[in-house]
Amino acid sequence: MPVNATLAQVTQRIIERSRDSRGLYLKRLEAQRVDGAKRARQSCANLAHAFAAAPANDKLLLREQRAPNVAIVSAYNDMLSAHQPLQHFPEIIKRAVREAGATAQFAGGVPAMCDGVTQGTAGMELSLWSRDVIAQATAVALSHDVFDAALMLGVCDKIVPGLLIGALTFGHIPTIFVPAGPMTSGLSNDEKAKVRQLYAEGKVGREELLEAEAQAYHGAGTCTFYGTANSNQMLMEVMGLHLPGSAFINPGTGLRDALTAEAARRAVGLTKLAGDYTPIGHVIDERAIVNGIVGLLATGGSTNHTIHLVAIARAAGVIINWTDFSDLSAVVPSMCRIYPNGKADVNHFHAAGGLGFVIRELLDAGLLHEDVKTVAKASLRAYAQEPTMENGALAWKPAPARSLDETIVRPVATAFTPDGGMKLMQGNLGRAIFKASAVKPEHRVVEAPCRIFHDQAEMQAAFRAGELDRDVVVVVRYQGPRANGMPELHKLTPPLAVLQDRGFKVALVTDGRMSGASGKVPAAIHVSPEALVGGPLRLLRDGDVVRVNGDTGELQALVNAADWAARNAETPDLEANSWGCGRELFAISRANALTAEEGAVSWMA
Ligand SMILES: O=C(O)[C@H](O)[C@@H](O)[C@H](O)[C@H](O)COP(=O)(O)O
Ligand code: SF4
Repeated sequence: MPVNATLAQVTQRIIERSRDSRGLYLKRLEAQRVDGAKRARQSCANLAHAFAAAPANDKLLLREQRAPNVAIVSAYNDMLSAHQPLQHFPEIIKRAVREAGATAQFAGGVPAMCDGVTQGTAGMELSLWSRDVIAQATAVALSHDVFDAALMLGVCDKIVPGLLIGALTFGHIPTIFVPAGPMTSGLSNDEKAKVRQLYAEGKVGREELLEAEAQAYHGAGTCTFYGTANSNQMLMEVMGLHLPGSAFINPGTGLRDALTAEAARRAVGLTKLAGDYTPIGHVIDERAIVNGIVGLLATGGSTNHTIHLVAIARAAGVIINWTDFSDLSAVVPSMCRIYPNGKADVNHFHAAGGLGFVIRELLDAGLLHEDVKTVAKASLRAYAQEPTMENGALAWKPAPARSLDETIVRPVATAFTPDGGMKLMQGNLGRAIFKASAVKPEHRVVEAPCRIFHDQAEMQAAFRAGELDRDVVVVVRYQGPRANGMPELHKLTPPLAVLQDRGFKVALVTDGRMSGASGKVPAAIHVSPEALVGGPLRLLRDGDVVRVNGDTGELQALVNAADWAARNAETPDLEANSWGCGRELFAISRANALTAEEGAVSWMA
């Protein structure tokens, strides 16, 4: 199937724009490749240190340098329900690698933050930077440089982007991502959101709220809404870095463990020593990045990937921007309705046909690049399958020929909407992102006087005091990367949703972020340039009428041009955001951050 004309055009535009940076990246990749085992380049002392504590049979293999050595980089901790199952993965991996005649070493752990635990707290102001810390920690783990392949164990928001960015600086190493899978379904996300709104209105107490939350988030595995963590899983499938269909298999099942073991064996098989050399820097190229954007749009994935995917692409020498997302959104249909874009969760989505169905549909419609490198040692067509156990052994079968629930996932031909529901907003307030797929059509256009806040807690206090019970555009500014680390302002969703349910026209405009789980309320987010660095958002005054038009993409302060041009603004005191909860340690990240549209990258000189 020839690829869609817009897909081809956007891909070619990205290839042209990235010619120099991608050329340099590939040159550096080649400079790091070696024939044979990586260890051959190490001095005896370096090598001896690397296997000093290895078990005897591994030590012999490591010393002889004939068998591949696989790095395990893990984001296990007990704080993220999605990462807790990773605790036992290294044992499964080492056993499988040994059976394949090779060795595996736990190369290093990386930190992982649960955005659900830090949502609305000072910790959330470290969240974005944790992505780059994870990238650096991944590089530290791989810097031992005795590895022929790598397995990345991580799931959640900043962790997969960080692991991938780090792994791409070792682009010569074949790398596979190994997920833990979603927790089983508990209280529905919709029911959970309803209890939150009742709590925001003071109609239920903390006990009822905590009970609802505990029933929603009840066990090990990824939270079941389609937020950034589960958008990461989709990306790892559509960019060819998972074994096909690994994304949404629940932890603690035989199939999950079989997939983990098979990923270990496959990593051995992708090395130069084994003959099928497939370095990650060749898997992640311009077409893989475009496939990632298409997958994000078709499934209604997290707005955070209009930042993280930009940073990931940059790590591979590929330069993308929000116009690429917007142009692709115009031709990629919305095929899924998974919370917050609908009532279903990822378990229901998987049961209805899941990513295998979506990928096959998009391939058949020419909306994905099929001829790409993947860790499946096959084209992207291999990802139109799903894993299963046959007679106790792992096998793959074609994804369902049709959707098993068209309220959750539909074919391209009868998609929910013909476009991907990710709108680029533009106007005299800057450029921003608007996720239309999570907002009912009747709520997508708001024109109202604005009320300005410099802190999300101030907004919640004003709501509780009844000061927002009207048509209002709530502006929360000085929330950009350089101001305070660009936190997610997801705690504002319940009060804004209450106002919307009361019949008011409400919208949010911020240079901060929202959660991938945010929906229902129209929001122009990631406003760039941010207020702190002179972005026009800083010129707004309480009462100015602001137009947020999620259909046309207009983000406009309706202030006459002469008045607007004559305005200036004082920068508020942000000292309170510079310390406490470790924020002192991230001053350099804030000071160095690129814009949201450039991936809010903090590692580049
Ligand atoms: O981008 C995301 O998907 C969010 O960061 C998500 O990981 C976060 O945990 C939300 O806060 C969860 O939603 P609730 O806060 O509604 O539980
Ligand atoms: S999905 Fe979000 S809330 Fe759930 S474990 Fe991951 S980071 Fe935490």
